[in-house]
Amino acid sequence: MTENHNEFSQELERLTFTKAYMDQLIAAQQSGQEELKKRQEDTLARLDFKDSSLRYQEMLSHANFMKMSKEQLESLIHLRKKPYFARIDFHRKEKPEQEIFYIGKMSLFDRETQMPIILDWRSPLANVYYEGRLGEVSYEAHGDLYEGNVSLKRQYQIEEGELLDFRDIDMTTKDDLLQDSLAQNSDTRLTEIVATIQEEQNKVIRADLRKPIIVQGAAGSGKTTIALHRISYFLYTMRDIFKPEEMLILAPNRLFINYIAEVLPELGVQRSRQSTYQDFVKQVLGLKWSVISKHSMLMDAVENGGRGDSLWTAEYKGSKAFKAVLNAYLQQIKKEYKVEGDFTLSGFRIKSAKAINQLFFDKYNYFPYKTRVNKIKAVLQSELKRKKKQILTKMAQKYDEELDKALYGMKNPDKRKTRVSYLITRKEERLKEVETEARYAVQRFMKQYPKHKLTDLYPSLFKDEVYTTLVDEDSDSLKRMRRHSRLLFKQKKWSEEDLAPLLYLHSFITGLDRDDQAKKVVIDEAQDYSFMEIYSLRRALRTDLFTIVGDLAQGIYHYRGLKNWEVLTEEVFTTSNYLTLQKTYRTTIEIMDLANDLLRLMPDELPGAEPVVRHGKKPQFLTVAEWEGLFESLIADFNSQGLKTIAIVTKTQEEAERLHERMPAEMNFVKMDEEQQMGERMIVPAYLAKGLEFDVVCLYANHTSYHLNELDVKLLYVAMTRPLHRLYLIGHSENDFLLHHVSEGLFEDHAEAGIHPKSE
Ligand SMILES: Nc1ncnc2c1ncn2[C@@H]1O[C@H](COP(=O)(O)OP(=O)(O)OP(=O)(O)O)[C@@H](O)[C@H]1O
Repeated sequence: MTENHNEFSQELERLTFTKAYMDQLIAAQQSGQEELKKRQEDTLARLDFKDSSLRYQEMLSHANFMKMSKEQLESLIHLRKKPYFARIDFHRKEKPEQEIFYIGKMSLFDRETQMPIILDWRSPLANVYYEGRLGEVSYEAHGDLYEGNVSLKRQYQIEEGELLDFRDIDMTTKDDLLQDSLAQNSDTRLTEIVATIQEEQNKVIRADLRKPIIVQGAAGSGKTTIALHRISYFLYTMRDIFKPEEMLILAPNRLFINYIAEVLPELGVQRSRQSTYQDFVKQVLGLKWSVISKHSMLMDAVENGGRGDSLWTAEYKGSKAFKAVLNAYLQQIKKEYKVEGDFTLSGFRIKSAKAINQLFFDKYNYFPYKTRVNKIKAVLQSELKRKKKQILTKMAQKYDEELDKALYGMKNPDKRKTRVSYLITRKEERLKEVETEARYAVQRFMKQYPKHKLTDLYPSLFKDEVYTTLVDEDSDSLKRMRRHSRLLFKQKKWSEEDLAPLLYLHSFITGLDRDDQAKKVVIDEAQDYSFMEIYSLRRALRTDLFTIVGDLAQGIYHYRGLKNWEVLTEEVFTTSNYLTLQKTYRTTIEIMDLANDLLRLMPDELPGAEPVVRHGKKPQFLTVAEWEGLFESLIADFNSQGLKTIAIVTKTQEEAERLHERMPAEMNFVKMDEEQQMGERMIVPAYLAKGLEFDVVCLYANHTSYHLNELDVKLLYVAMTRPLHRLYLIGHSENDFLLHHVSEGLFEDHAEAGIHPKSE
């Protein structure tokens, strides 16, 4: 007890010291800010319209400076509330004694001694906290291996700068901090988890940063969270090479971007670029036509089983077979860049056609066609400049020789005079002609290169006379696919499936602007991407630094999405690391048991999830009538238990709309669409709820029900894995949720459970 007491006061002392040190820094930063502000005002006062751009630059750099230190200041103030969350006592082999390190979200060094007051969670040494257990450990830093002994790992509960508690962890104790954190209720946004990152997650975060990584992770295993922590780790480790602006995070929809927005500053990656695949491609290609989203196609599949040829067309356009057609098309296009004639000036050869073609097809092979053409233009210009001088000299020499001949060789004075004057005039004319021709020669020569417009080139591919030259065999499906596509283009529309091939062609023909190049890419919910989408992205961005996370069991866009990860590991990222996350942190054992049981209904064996030990109520089935009677008291009950975020998840968009219309306004349920901000009470179709989480989820099937097919089972699985604490299934019969097919005892029927919420 006394020892504990002693330790607590020691820890208190340490925290007080850390905070006091931070206060000093904050005060210093604040006065620095004042100083900067004053300087900015001074510059502004001295500025007038005649000022040079230098003065503007000065202002700009002040502003940048202010921003930087303002950011630093803000994060310091924020950090002060919880300066660290863990400590390790570590004895490095070559050091005389053990050292104590406190681990937090950012590092802090004593300015005088340069000793760490707080160690950044991303630093090499902090890996020891996440990875090894107590005892002998090693870690790598800057290519060297360090060994040592960890004798203590301690976790702290600090809130608003006050130490509430601390606990030591060893081999036998379970991770209390994790348990506490999981038992908490959900916010409307994703949070950082630096204090409780688990070993398997840590492996993903710290996996070789120079290689692509593909992660299959069960629902709720922390894929999104971990992918974002990996960017944070990446930027920390590679801070001298990469800037946050060069990171691209691709999310499934805008709602999701919103959902992750809050965690980004916490991890120091707020300046990374976040987009959906559709928005990204539309922006970098400057596409004007509207795009029929894959969501609306999915809704069509859910509600009407997919009309006409749209699903097959979508699948085909995302496939390897279509890539082969695009490649053949590119071969045809490339041929148009072959020039026949030499580049000449006034009959003199400047560069042979063969040499020019060699530049295009060989030397500049790595570049997009347009860049190659520009490079050739530059080469021709410089060679012309060089050779023009020689040509002019040679020409002048020739006339001078002729002149000499006339002057000294011709006897007849009249004839000589005529000849000399002719030669002088001719020489002048010819030299002038060469000068004039030289001015336009390159331009004229370059005219023979095709100027392709992507938005014409791509639709042209679907003309029968073009397409049939690119495939070995035409088929009825292909004919229908082309017809379907042509119809769409006529209405000035793209389908989402056209974006990847457009990007692919663009990457060969024009290439991305420098500003659009991302150097590191994170793809979340990757199972919903088609092969072509990922392939073209990699081709266009010309980087291998991809972090790809997904869950095949949640592949609701089954007609177009990835069916396995091998297609990526074998054909797109051959050097990638493949890792799995099996434990699920989001939901309770009871909810996960039911969701996992559903996966048995799938034709393929799909990776299930292994819940970390946390129990809760069994999922409960209610009839629509019972639910309507109980609705308000249920909500009140959730409220009283602190279960704040509630989602009613429907199978279709239409069901969501119908329910929303009937919902009393005072219940404050918002029908979610892509553009909306996350709220606490939402009505949301399953496809849009993907990736999100809520304290309570009520699956609602009044006018729809889930059938025994791949899409429905996956939609149901996605919806069932969204809650943190409670799952309700509301329909007319249990079988609306395929519950007749699941093992016994995995859910409660209203009759067994008693329908009053208080008796839950
Ligand atoms: N180590 C951890 N400590 C605390 N919470 C964690 C940990 N790992 C994951 N979580 C929590 O588990 C939940 C699920 O995480 P996340 O949404 O990142 O999972 P996911 O694999 O992307 O899920 P899904 O595929 O179902 O959308 C989040 O609330 C996250 O904060």
